[in-house]
Amino acid sequence: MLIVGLSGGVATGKSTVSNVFRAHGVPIIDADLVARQVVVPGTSTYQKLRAEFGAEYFDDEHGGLLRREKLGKLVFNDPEKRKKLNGITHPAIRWEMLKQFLYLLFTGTKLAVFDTPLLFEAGYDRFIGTTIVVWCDRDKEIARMMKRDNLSREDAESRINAQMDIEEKKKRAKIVIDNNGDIDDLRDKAREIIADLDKSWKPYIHYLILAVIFGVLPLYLLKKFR
Ligand SMILES: Nc1ncnc2c1ncn2[C@@H]1O[C@H](COP(=O)(O)OP(=O)(O)OP(=O)(O)O)[C@@H](O)[C@H]1O
Repeated sequence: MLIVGLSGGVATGKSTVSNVFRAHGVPIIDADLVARQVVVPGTSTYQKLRAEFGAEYFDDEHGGLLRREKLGKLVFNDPEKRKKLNGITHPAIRWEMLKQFLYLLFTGTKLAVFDTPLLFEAGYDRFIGTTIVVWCDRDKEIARMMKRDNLSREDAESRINAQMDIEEKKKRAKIVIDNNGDIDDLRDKAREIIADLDKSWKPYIHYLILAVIFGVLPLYLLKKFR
């Protein structure tokens, strides 16, 4: 299976690109979505968060849902609390993503997208076949974020500053998408990339390696040691 890691800056167009992949039938492992799923009421991660941070971070009038913004504000300004939050949520997120990856692997999926803003920060890019970074000029990034999330310029800038420098991400990526044009332009670029990836031989090479590991090698060892 060819896994494509998709990343970029905040509001630079990652979701727009991953939606084009989805529309082409490519499965998406969405780290943001997984991060939301692992903290729904009833999960063990939810219980741990509640025990650690207290009831004030949960909306008990609406099913006990985690108050993400409130907790986000707390950990943004407190590295110790952020460490605690990551220590609780990250293992659950990694485990869920691994389950989704194994499911796709064993159901014979040829191409899948791993959509995560922290592709490079978390070092996932080292294990991934191809990486895509979507970027746009800082002014556009700020304007799109302010419009979509109803943020002040200051808040938008501090969100960008909290992430790895986009120039560093562009350097590390195999494919770089310039999203300074209009949104249809972006979708066209994504479609061109999908067409190129569809021609890739990498998934077949991976399957060949897996066939050798799980098929031919055990047979060889059985014959040798019997
Ligand atoms: N080329 C473009 N022209 C105008 N608006 C755009 C363009 N590309 C994306 N947008 C808009 O900018 C916003 C952010 O885009 P999108 O959600 O795809 O980014 P993202 O990188 O996934 O964001 P996040 O970092 O929050 O996950 C959306 O409202 C989207 O419609």
